[in-house]
Amino acid sequence: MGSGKTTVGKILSHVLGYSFCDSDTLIEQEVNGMSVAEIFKLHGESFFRKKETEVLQRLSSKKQLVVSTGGGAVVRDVNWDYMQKKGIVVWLDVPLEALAQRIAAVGTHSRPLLHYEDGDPYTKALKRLSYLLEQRGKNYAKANARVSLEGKLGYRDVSDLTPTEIAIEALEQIEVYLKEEDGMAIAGL
Ligand SMILES: Nc1ncnc2c1ncn2[C@@H]1O[C@H](COP(=O)(O)OP(=O)(O)O)[C@@H](O)[C@H]1O
Ligand SMILES: O=C(O)C1=C[C@@H](OP(=O)(O)O)[C@@H](O)[C@H](O)C1
Ligand SMILES: [Mg+2]
Repeated sequence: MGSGKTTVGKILSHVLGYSFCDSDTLIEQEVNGMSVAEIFKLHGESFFRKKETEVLQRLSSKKQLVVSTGGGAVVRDVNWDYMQKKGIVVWLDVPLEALAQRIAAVGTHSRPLLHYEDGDPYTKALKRLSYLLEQRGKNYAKANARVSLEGKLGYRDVSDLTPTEIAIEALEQIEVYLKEEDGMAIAGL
């Protein structure tokens, strides 16, 4: 949450000339225009996760599409089948401090898993994000490409890159992945 999936995904779709969709927005449309926060409150997280899987399944056969998922889409194994059926999954691996700063700046109301009624939003978000990363880290690592401090732009903190710079780096990392795939196919692996 806060890594820039929604923002960067839109830019990436423009650069590629692809369509764009955000799985959270599709879920909201499906559930009578309720917000993600309202869906969590009224129906619970497991209902939301079911809807998320349905949406990803529906999108999995489409081509020339950039999908920004929610940050929790990595948790269910079946989602990986859908995301990787035709797709390349990119992990925007942004340091937790930057995520918490962004979330605190926009407010936590739209992100129920980070929302607390009291306390300092930055500190609370940082703690919760760090817990989620512990839980989900292995799943994020299954991505085909990763934009991170370890990437080509490692000399600059990834949290200082603009969304457009992140989109460009994502494209470069996708290219690296595709070349590796090609190499493996040629080597018969
Ligand atoms: N590279 C970036 N640098 C600074 N702010 C960013 C960057 N990418 C996204 N943001 C801001 O962070 C917030 C969360 O971005 P968003 O795209 O909604 O993330 P996600 O979909 O991963 O939760 C938004 O306010 C957005 O404008
Ligand atoms: O990480 C998560 O579990 C979630 C991330 C959110 O999307 P963003 O990652 O776009 O904020 C949204 O799907 C929901 O609040 C749950
Ligand atoms: Mg988003």
